[in-house]
Amino acid sequence: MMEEDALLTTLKILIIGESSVGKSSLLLRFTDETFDPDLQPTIGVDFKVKTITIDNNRCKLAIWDTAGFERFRTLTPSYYRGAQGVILVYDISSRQSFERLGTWLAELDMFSSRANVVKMLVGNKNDREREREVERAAGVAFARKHSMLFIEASAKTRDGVQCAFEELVEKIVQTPGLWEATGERGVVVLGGATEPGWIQYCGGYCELI
Ligand SMILES: Nc1nc2c(ncn2[C@@H]2O[C@H](COP(=O)(O)OP(=O)(O)OP(=O)(O)O)[C@@H](O)[C@H]2O)c(=O)[nH]1
Repeated sequence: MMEEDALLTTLKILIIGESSVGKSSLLLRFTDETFDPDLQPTIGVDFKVKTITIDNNRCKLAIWDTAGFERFRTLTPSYYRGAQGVILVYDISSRQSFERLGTWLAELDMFSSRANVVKMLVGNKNDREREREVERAAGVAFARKHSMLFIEASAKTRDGVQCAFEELVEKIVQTPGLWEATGERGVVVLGGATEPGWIQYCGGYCELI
């Protein structure tokens, strides 16, 4: 195995939020560089794996895309178990999806097995500027209140999508005790990942609130 192929660890990341805010679309955009305007609701859970390189360290991401519809959510506690990162999504053109964020955070608190899970708030569909119902400032304020990273994004135009995942992973690998705790064999020592300034990683789109 070549040195740059050494895997740092496998991280479990969850995507949660109301139905039709674009969770599956963000995942598809990130893993397959595609967008489907007629995507069907997720039933239960979808799962994709993608390997990315952060600070010269390769991380394998196991990304779980959960159903937003209550009736399709059957295995909730097991989705959350062991997750190091969570992407909480709302739709900037749906006030209702924003107002439900508290409920999703409460569920996360209830089922998450880690106290220091890294959270990213994503205001998706920012291509729908004319239909906007949630101001960016409201998203920032919510994220700040709940110690989350924040970004607006669009699975349709790909704006912010790569950045959302990369910043989340960057933050996870910089959080002591979070990823090492997976106890995987062959864990490689991080090189330079603890340096400050990771917020700038994607050209400053993401904000650490
Ligand atoms: N304009 C626009 N539409 C989007 C965007 N992201 C997703 N959509 C559309 O919104 C609809 C719902 O997207 P999904 O990705 O299925 O939403 P979801 O959150 O996974 O929904 P559930 O599986 O029911 O929880 C689909 O028609 C998508 O094509 C976006 O960034 N912009």
